[in-house]
Amino acid sequence: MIDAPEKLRVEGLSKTFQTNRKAHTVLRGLSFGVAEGEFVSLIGESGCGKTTVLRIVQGLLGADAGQVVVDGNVVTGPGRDRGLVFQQANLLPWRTARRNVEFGLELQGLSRAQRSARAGELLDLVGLGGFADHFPHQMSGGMQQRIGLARALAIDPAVLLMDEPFSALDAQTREVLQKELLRIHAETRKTVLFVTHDLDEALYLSDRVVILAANPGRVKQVIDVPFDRPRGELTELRGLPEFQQLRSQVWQLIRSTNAGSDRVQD
Ligand SMILES: Nc1ncnc2c1ncn2[C@@H]1O[C@H](COP(=O)(O)OP(=O)(O)OP(=O)(O)O)[C@@H](O)[C@H]1O
Repeated sequence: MIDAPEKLRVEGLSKTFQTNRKAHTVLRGLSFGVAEGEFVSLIGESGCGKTTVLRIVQGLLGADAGQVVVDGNVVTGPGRDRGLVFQQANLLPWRTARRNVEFGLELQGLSRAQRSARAGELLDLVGLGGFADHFPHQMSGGMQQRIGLARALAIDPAVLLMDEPFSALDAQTREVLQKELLRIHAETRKTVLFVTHDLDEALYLSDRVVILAANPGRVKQVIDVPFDRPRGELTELRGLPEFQQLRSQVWQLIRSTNAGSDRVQD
């Protein structure tokens, strides 16, 4: 765990959905914290409630019990202190890369020149400085995800929320973007809450991994990832006996939690 003050606190979250007159308790008493600058991943089988947690943290969904606290403030709705990156970048197709990144800045009272300069810095940060005037249809899926990340960072959020941001990409692009995210995290020192099905991805990127148990979703165990930063290639890390040992430990935990699941990638 990083030795820094807590930036995000998820405390005692419970959530039950009513469907067809049946109650489905998805989360029960789920708690964890993320320290300032820390990268924490949530991992667990499909349906254990990872996205539900993220939507509650985002402020788009209310919890039945519990609360989310960001920088000491209880979350009561969506806010600029939380930036979001989803599986699909969902860029505005009629806007260039620069204008997509500027989108979040338009309500902040910045001048056009200030917005443009800030978007330019962020496009440089995500490695797309030369593509500012390209439209989404002129860019690959990986490039679009980079723009999505730049757009989320543009508002300088206290916490960056990422819901399986690389899962729709091919394996090679995914590895490139994972490495890029490590670099961007090192440069920005953002606090990140990241949802993934991919165990290697979680261990490669994170300082800690929160393993969720399903039905109802709750914290099974929190694992510290002991590898020094900056981290090299994932393939190098995979070769280390310590990595293999940790991976197998986490895998056993997930399996014991979710017998029968096939959604967490081994
Ligand atoms: N609005 C809703 N109404 C009813 N049920 C819902 C709603 N949203 C989510 N659920 C149910 O809550 C459970 C948890 O869903 P959630 O998407 O949070 O899981 P997840 O762990 O993110 O899954 P995945 O890994 O497949 O994305 C699922 O059984 C889902 O069907």
